[in-house]
Amino acid sequence: MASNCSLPFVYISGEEVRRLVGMAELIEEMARGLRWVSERDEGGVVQPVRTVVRVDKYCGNLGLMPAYSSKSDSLGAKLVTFYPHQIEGVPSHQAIVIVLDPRTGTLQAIVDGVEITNMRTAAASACAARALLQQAPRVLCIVGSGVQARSHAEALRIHHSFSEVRIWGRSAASAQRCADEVRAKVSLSLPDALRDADVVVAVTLATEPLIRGEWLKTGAVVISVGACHSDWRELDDDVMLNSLVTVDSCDAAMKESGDIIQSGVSPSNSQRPNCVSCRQRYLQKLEK
Ligand SMILES: NC(=O)C1=CN([C@@H]2O[C@H](COP(=O)(O)OP(=O)(O)OC[C@H]3O[C@@H](n4cnc5c(N)ncnc54)[C@H](O)[C@@H]3O)[C@@H](O)[C@H]2O)C=CC1
Ligand SMILES: O=C([O-])C1=[NH+]CCC1
Repeated sequence: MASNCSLPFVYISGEEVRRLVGMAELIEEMARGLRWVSERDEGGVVQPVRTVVRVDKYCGNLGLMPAYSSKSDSLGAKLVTFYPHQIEGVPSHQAIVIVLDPRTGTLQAIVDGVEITNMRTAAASACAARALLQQAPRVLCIVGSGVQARSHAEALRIHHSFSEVRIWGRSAASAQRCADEVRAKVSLSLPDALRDADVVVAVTLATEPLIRGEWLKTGAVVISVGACHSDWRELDDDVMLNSLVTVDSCDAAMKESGDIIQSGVSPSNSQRPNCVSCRQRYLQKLEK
């Protein structure tokens, strides 16, 4: 662990995070954490919907994400910035995590949050895929070719053996680089990339719908990771209105998910089962 002896807390770098945490074990930790969150009061997690400070002058966002878990007795917060129009060479998402002693509130560690964000997001998606897939998937399609595309290619392969992994990116060169890194195939057209895919991961910074319902296989599991801002979209209304929509937090989804807010799908007006009605099934599957 990288620590500075003159400081009363440790600093843990991204490299150290990567060395200390494996994706397979993180997926199990995420499943445990998601179960606690879904159990509400019984789960003992206090996690308000994050506050997002808009930095409109620079088209940026700062998210403040505090949480306490009584079951793991852990207290901390993540600070994350997301700047969709980032300048070349600067990551679009940057973060730090602070870990506090829950008994006293004393700072124990500052952890680089970039690697945690990359890994945790993909681990949560892997839990969702495991819980929601009805049968063994064959084709994975990743829409986007950035940091999350890479971590999702790793995480989703932990529990599923895909015979084909496809990457689509709006820049063919970036999609090719990503595909080479994660041993996948590039698709130059999005409809071709989506054709017959059993699992679709949407990990772009798009602000308009990219993925159309008519391009999806019936029964596909679509994991919506981008569009985490009320103004952003990745999925069209056809996808949203003809799907069973499952979310980790209704409150957060109703505040932050552009696809849910703008399509009008909500826990109160959805014609389809939503997170409340599938919660039990989801919890049971997370137990697996
Ligand atoms: N739900 C969550 O907990 C998290 C969500 N995210 C979101 O996931 C998405 C991907 O994040 P990263 O991979 O870290 O970002 P990144 O900056 O590494 O990659 C973004 C990708 O989106 C593509 N892109 C940008 N605009 C596009 C457009 N209009 N159409 C198609 N593709 C476009 C870029 O070419 C790039 O391939 C972002 O929306 C991010 O905010 C990221 C971390 C956590
Ligand atoms: O949870 C997270 O780290 C993020 N959500 C949206 C962008 C980054």
